[in-house]
Amino acid sequence: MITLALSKGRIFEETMPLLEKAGIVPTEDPEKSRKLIIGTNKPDVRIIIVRATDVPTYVQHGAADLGVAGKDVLIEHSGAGLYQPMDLNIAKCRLCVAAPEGFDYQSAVKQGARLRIATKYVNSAREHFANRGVHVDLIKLYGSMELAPLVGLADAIVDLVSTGSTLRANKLVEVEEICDISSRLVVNRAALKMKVEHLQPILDVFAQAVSGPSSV
Ligand SMILES: Nc1ncnc2c1ncn2[C@@H]1O[C@H](COP(=O)(O)OP(=O)(O)OP(=O)(O)O)[C@@H](O)[C@H]1O
Ligand SMILES: O=P(O)(O)OC[C@H]1O[C@H](OP(=O)(O)OP(=O)(O)O)[C@H](O)[C@@H]1O
Repeated sequence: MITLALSKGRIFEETMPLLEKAGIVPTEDPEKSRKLIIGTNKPDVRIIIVRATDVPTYVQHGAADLGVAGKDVLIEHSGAGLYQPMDLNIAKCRLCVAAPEGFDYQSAVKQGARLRIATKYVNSAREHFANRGVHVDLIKLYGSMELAPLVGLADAIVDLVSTGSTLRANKLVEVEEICDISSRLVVNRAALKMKVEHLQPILDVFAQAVSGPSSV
C-alpha cells in the first residue's frame, strides 16, 4: 500500500491533475466528505487528508510514504528522513515582509529600530532579518497575520502573497520579498528503499507531468 499525504484546498486541487496523469483518481472529494482516508481507483494507493503544516511530519515518521508540501512549510519543519525529489511548481506564491501603508519600513530599518514581526514562518523570518541585520521580536501566529499590524500587535508581518488582494484589502503593502514559494513532493527515505517498486513509477510520472504538458 502506498499512502500519499495531501492537504485539502489548493494543494489537493493542484496535485489532482498530476495524479491523474499517473492514472490515480481519488474515489472521493475531500471537500465533500469528512473522511480522512480516501481510496483511489488503484487498490494499492490511498490518500490521507492532513493539515498543510503536518504533511512533513506524517511523511517523516512513515505514516505516509509521500506527500506534497509548500517550501514555506518545509523550511519551518525540522526533521530528518525526508527526501525532496522534485518541485511540482504548484501552489506558487512568495514569502514577503508586509507593513501598513503608512509605515516607513525602510527608514525604520535604516534607523536600527527594533521591529515587532508577526508571522507563522518564524524560521524563515529569523533568518531573513538576521541576514539583513534587522533587530526583530518575532510574534508567532497561526493565521490571519494581516490583522496583527492593524490592531497594534506588530509593526509588520511575514506572510505569503500571491495576488496581493489580502494585503490590499487590509491596507498593507509588500516591503520586501524573501523568497519564491512552490510545493514539493516529499518522500520518506525508508519507504523509497523498501517500496521502490511501487513508488518509483509514481515518482517517474510526477516528474514527467511536471516537466511538460506533452508528456504522459
Ligand atoms: N495565496 C496563495 N496562493 C498560492 N499558494 C499559496 C497561497 N497561500 C498558501 N499557498 C501555498 O499552499 C500551501 C497550502 O496552503 P493552505 O492555505 O492550504 O494551508 P495553510 O492554511 O497555510 O496551512 P495549515 O492549514 O496547516 O495552517 C502553503 O503551504 C503555501 O505553500
Ligand atoms: O495574495 P493573496 O492572493 O491574497 O494570497 C495571500 C493569502 O493567501 C494565504 O492565505 P490563505 O488563502 O491560504 O488563507 P489561510 O491563511 O486562512 O489558510 C496567505 O496566508 C495570505 O493571507
